[in-house]
Amino acid sequence: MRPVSYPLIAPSVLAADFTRLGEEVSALKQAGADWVHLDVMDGHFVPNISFGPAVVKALRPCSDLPFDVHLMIAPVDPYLEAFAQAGADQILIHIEAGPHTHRSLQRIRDLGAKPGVVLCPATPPEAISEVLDLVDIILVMTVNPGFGGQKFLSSQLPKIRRIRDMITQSGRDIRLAVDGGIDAATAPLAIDAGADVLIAGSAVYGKKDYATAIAALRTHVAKPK
Ligand SMILES: O=C(CO)[C@H](O)[C@H](O)COP(=O)(O)O
Ligand SMILES: [Co+2]
Repeated sequence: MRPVSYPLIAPSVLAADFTRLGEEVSALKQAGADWVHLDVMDGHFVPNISFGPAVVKALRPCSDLPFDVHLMIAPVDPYLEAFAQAGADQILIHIEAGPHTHRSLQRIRDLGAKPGVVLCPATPPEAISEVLDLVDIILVMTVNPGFGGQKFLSSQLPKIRRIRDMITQSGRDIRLAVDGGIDAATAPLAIDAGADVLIAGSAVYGKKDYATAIAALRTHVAKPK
């Protein structure tokens, strides 16, 4: 049984107009979004630099939606407290960022945020088997992390299916999110594979009407298993 029968939608502000970031975040709730996805990049773990905890903190008053903070940084430990204090509700770290993912996930929980683990396209599903009991969210990257606007990698669909089975077997309430190249055409593929959260940058902020763009991502209902 899937934990939710509809996908949650988490627009990525990476694709927003940075000159009006506060307004761009404020607009999401009215448009029907469920979470705000914030991509943090360090120019080291990924070949791009975005923003840090000061920007998350500045945006916090702009929305009461959960802030889903995707850390594409290494190391993660020195920055977890800063992101929790900035108002992150959910902090997601890459299994590849290491070296002590198990401890880092426990630390996120201790800081009062929901812990999540992320897998790059080259990482097999089994890489997260020993941290399933620590996470509330699993995020499968459907592009190589670092940039918005890339093409969805359909090679990741078997991994999404496998992780959905792992979640079912665990008996835990864990969201399964997909991130990268999600639009109205690829969303149904991810949903049928078992995803229940769609992260979308260009497919929301690249459109004029955010409510219509979000509704277009939600039209597909998961095929019964
Ligand atoms: O984590 C990310 C990139 O590393 C972004 O969340 C992702 O790329 C969203 O952008 P788009 O929907 O345009 O692909
Ligand atoms: Co992301």
